[in-house]
Amino acid sequence: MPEPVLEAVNLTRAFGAVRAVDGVSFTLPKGGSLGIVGESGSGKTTTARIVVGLEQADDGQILVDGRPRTARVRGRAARLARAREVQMVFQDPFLSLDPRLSVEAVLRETLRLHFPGADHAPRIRQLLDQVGLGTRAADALPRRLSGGQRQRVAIARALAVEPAVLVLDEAVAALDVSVQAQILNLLADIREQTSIGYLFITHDLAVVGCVTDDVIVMRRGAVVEAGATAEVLNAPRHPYTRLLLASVPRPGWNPGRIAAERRAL
Ligand SMILES: Nc1ncnc2c1ncn2[C@@H]1O[C@H](COP(=O)(O)OP(=O)(O)OP(=O)(O)O)[C@@H](O)[C@H]1O
Repeated sequence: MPEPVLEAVNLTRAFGAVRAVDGVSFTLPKGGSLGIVGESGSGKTTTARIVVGLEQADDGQILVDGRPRTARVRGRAARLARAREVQMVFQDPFLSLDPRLSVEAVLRETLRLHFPGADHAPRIRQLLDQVGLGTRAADALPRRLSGGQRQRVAIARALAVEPAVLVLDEAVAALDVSVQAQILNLLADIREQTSIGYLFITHDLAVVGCVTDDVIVMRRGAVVEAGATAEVLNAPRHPYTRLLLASVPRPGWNPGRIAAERRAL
């Protein structure tokens, strides 16, 4: 078993009377992919936001490479170093892309911030290549791009800082199924090429079946089941997981087959 790159220990977060995250723990091994599934309101996004640092936990700890990820950091260098630990890709990259910057400019800005003084042109080409964007897309503004292309830009921007962990929050939820398959395949390829770890937040069990090794199932802020993805999907132990699986609107649900079909698209 590889060393853990990310550990969440007993995270809790309440909003008034709502216990959004209630004692959540998990471990992501280096280069691994962990899914967090659950219905809307189960606490997935709050957990992800705590990991990234967009939200503070009331209690509990996040460790990256065994070091506690402090809730607040002071100073530019510390902030940048912290950003290099964990990057996030959101459902709608349009909201997080500057409408005035071309794809190439977005990447150049990010690289300049994190690696000042270097010649960024080769790395920009490499990143564009890695996410399958051509030179025409590189010169385009976000509004000229398709949803799938924008998500590729968001992934390239996140990869530019060479994070240890990429948190993907419903990152393919807004895309058509065929484009979803392309992005999921791309993410699988990137994980094979690098030692990046994924934390994959999704309500879609088919997505979990495709791109994660392990999964935790959340309900009302708590983890109700955890294990290897194939085991959890094929032989769920908790009634809530069974319910989630039963509500997957696909006849003959079979994650292995669906993964193969997505690859074949
Ligand atoms: N900023 C906030 N203020 C108040 N309540 C919040 C806030 N953020 C989340 N909550 C509540 O915490 C609970 C968990 O929400 P969260 O968004 O983490 O769930 P989720 O599983 O990601 O759902 P979704 O997929 O709909 O985003 C919900 O009851 C939600 O209403």
